[in-house]
Amino acid sequence: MQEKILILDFGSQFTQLIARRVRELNIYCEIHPFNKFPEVDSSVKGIILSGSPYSVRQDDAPHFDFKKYHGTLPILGVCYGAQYMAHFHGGEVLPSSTREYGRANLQYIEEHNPLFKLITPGSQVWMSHADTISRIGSNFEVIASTDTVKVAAYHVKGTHTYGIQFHPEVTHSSDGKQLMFNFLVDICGCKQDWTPDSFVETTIAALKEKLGDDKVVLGLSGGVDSSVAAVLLHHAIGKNLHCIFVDNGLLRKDEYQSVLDSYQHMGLNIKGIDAKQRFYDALAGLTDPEKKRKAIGRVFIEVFDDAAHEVQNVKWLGQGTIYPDVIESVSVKGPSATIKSHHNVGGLPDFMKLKVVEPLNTLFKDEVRRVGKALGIDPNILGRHPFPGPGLAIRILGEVTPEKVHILQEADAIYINNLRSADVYDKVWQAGSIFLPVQSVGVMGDERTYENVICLRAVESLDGMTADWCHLPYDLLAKISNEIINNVKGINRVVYDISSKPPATIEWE
Ligand SMILES: Nc1ncnc2c1ncn2[C@@H]1O[C@H](COP(=O)(O)OP(=O)(O)OP(=O)(O)O)[C@@H](O)[C@H]1O
Ligand SMILES: O=c1[nH]c(=O)c2[nH+]cn([C@@H]3O[C@H](COP(=O)(O)O)[C@@H](O)[C@H]3O)c2[nH]1
Ligand SMILES: NC(=O)CC[C@H](N)C(=O)O
Ligand SMILES: [Mg+2]
Repeated sequence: MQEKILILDFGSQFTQLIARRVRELNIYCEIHPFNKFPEVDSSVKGIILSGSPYSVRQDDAPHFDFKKYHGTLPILGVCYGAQYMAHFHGGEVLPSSTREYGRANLQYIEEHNPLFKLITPGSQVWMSHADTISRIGSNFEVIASTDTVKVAAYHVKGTHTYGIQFHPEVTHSSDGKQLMFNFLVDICGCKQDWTPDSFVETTIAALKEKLGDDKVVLGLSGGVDSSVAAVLLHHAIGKNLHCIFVDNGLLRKDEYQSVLDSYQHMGLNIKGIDAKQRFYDALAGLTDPEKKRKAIGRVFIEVFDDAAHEVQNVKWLGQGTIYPDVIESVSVKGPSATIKSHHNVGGLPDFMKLKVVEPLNTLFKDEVRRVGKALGIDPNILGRHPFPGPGLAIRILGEVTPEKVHILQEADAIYINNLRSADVYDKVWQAGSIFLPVQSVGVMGDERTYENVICLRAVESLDGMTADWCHLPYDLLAKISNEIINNVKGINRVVYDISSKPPATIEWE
């Protein structure tokens, strides 16, 4: 059985970071909302309680029955998690006189405590709290303090329960990784055997067991997630995997053929479906971004359904869903307002009688890439920037027409090729061009022009949840702008998007 750490999410902005830190130590972990905590079996080696935007003193503060595990399993409470155990276990949490946000130093450390092995006084930590633990229960001992926070860390005597006021998961806590190691390896006894190779091995075995001789249809997009999912499934069920790559008429220039070719080289059983006209017909006249997304989602399903009927007796639909998609849909904040309807989320309509298999739904994007590497997948596929299923349709503001798609494809190809030849492509997390529905006046060869604008976007990000715009070199931007304006008919102006996410999103629609 795969040993694991459970992370109980009280809604902190840093919960995903805790998971990443655990996994970086080759230890498998899962995040669960505090109100949907699963049964704990012998595979669970320890529990981490996250921080929270709530105060333990609020009436609607999130609760968790920690006495059930206290004393039997190692527990580490972070910030709210630490405050929670202190407050409801004989201590008290009060609002602190000043909010503490940012760097601090642990002036006192109980050096013999295993949680602080190899960590010495002066160690920098990251604080983010408005409440403070003012009193601890009689069986608690303080094991670290800063100048202003006496209870920066505590231990409950005779148990493996710990609380820390600071955030070891944030890289500004300079010994955060060591502290996580101390807790996970020394205190919980985790073996650190969760590696890409072990993931590949256990996942293929599990898929074989689950799918037997059943047939699976998988939508392949040329993207990282579906490619890795396809190769895993291919190892597990071979010819019973039927891949479908849909040309929705919204792909990048020449992408359809080049992606098909590269998959055929990999030995995958793949069928390309030209559904361009179906997508264009469904998009005709639509200008509202959500209506466009919904129309695309609908046609995708129709095309998949037709394809599934062609391959007879299909039982499963394979999907490249990854962990952030799953976490977002079960977030403790409840169903958050729909910002964008992703084309592949939301379940299948009733008429598709298929079960869903998602081999990557426990992995983050960078882990998917590492698994892909362990599977020997072409680095060109693994290094590709994310590209949304609705494709260029959400990068053409307003109505989509084949003419606009063509213009955008040409401009985008110039942009991306230049990023590659300048060795910038791999440093950027995602880049793309946007066709703006505005015309502006220009002058070319002494003649007045009145044409459209292309906007270039490039962002740095870890997981797409937040992003910063990239500071691309001016001379590179100048070269791209010139090439686009000189070569793409219909464009006389190029601009660069300097907005971060939030408040802007990566895609414009
Ligand atoms: N043109 C397409 N043909 C077939 N399936 C597609 C197509 N576009 C998207 N999909 C399906 O939708 C899923 C979600 O798309 P998404 O863009 O999130 O993932 P991806 O394309 O695999 O990876 P990446 O995030 O790197 O682009 C894909 O895994 C794939 O199953
Ligand atoms: O498969 C997808 N289907 C979609 O409908 C979709 N919408 C956005 N994206 C991608 O998600 C990331 C975050 O995008 P936003 O900042 O625009 O929300 C970025 O990487 C976007 O490209 C999508 N991917
Ligand atoms: N980061 C946190 O978990 C904060 C906990 C609590 N809301 C506080 O302000 O102290
Ligand atoms: Mg994609």
